[in-house]
Amino acid sequence: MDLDAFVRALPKAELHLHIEGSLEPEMMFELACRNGVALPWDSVEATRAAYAFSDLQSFLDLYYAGAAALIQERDFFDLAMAYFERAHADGVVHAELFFDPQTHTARGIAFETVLDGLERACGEAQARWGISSRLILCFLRHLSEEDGLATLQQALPHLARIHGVGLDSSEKGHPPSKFLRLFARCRELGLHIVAHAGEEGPPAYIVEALDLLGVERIDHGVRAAEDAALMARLAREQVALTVCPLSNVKLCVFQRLEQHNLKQLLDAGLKVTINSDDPAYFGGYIAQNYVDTARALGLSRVELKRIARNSLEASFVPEALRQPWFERLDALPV
Ligand SMILES: Nc1ncnc2[nH]cnc12
Ligand SMILES: [Zn+2]
Repeated sequence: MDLDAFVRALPKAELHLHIEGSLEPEMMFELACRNGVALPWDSVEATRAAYAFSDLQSFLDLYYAGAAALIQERDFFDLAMAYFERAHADGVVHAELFFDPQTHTARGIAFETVLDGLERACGEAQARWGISSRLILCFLRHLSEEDGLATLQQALPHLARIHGVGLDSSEKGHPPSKFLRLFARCRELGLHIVAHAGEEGPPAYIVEALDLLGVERIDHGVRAAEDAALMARLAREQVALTVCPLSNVKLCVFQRLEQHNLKQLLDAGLKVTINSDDPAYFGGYIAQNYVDTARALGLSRVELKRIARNSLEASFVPEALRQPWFERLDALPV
């Protein structure tokens, strides 16, 4: 079995995927056309050509511009179905999707329009491909804590459909400590908690996410490598890191994939997973992330299996429901 087939055969969970970041330019234009929305680019090719980023902010500016094409419930449904179809082809058995309601409510789209479309797709993906999924509401950290609290208020009637909360957008200058009260409230509500930390921000933001927000996983976390005590803690406590290698190269966190520290994190005993982040913008869905990283860093099939196992263990799915996935994983010869 070649590497690509092996990676696709691994039952895996995707734990770091912004659904708005799976909006391919073709669909962006289709939706913009059917909704009468003007885009800053005049063709699919010009849009792809604009995807040359120098850092996180240069990406976010385009990502928010592209999201303006999403208006109707069926747009969110179509977006998520296109993602699930690709995820299924990549061997994803379970996906925890981030969505950014503030990006849409700020444009006058109802919170329910976003949630209804995504949730309908989750049900359809389960029926069509047997993929299980969860929705994680992400707060935009460049906005105020008050704005986040107002968004949580809108989410309250729908908490049966929202599994957890996260923190994303511009990291530098917006530490987890800015959202102390918001996440305390989310914990009281029994929501699962994650946060982006240590993507561009310093290791201290990872410590804050753990100690002040009470996160169960760290999204990215690659800058933990700069702090030996934090590395030892992450290994000891087996806090999962949802690492996104192709994203990190596109956003210049690492200049080349060969320089990525994923293997260093893995060798230090951290619970590393591989994910795609914003695949439409970064040039690869989850299987591509596994394959390219394995080639660049010389990961063995045993290590790839470990990473897939980590993703299943770190998911927010009850233990009993994961059992069939572990059995399939164990049965896969290396
Ligand atoms: N990689 C990333 N970091 C922070 N916020 C994001 N929103 C979408 N992708 C993101
Ligand atoms: Zn992300």
